[in-house]
Amino acid sequence: MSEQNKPLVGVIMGSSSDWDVMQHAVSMLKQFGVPFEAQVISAHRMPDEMFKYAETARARGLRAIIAGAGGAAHLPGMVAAKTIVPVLGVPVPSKYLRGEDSLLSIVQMPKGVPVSTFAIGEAGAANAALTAIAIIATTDDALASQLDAFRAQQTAAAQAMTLPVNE
Ligand SMILES: Nc1c(C(=O)O)ncn1[C@@H]1O[C@H](COP(=O)(O)O)[C@@H](O)[C@H]1O
Repeated sequence: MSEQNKPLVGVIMGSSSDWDVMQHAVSMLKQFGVPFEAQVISAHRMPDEMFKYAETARARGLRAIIAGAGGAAHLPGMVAAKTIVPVLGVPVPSKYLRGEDSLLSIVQMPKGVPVSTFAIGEAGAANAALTAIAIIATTDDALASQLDAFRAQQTAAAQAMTLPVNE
């Protein structure tokens, strides 16, 4: 892999069943042309692989790790325990508790081992990607300009919104 295409963001999730939500992080990274890698890694089901992934993340050049998981969502916290690469946690909606369990499992980290925690579901996944992009943009002016343009587009779309009451 050339230096240019080396992944800068790791997108990991506890199960392939998380993809419906986590694909929104991936499509945002694609939209901005940020090189990424995506794979299933589970702290519960594949702890050795999870440790190896986290331990090698920084040396492999990752600038941020987006970790999505549902239910007893220990993946983001456990990855954060093994790396100083910023971990962005995405609570995936769960079958029985609608993701409130995922959210609380991710957000309530002990002082000293942070996980930046996002909203439950699709918006959280997309915003985690935007934050990863913003982290990289601190040292990449072209990417910062892309982010500015993205925000400007959103502003224009909001300004153009109309309500049926005014029609
Ligand atoms: N929370 C975790 C972890 C982990 O935190 O290590 N590994 C899998 N899972 C979650 O289990 C849910 C159900 O997974 P399955 O659909 O595979 O049974 C998923 O949302 C996954 O993120």
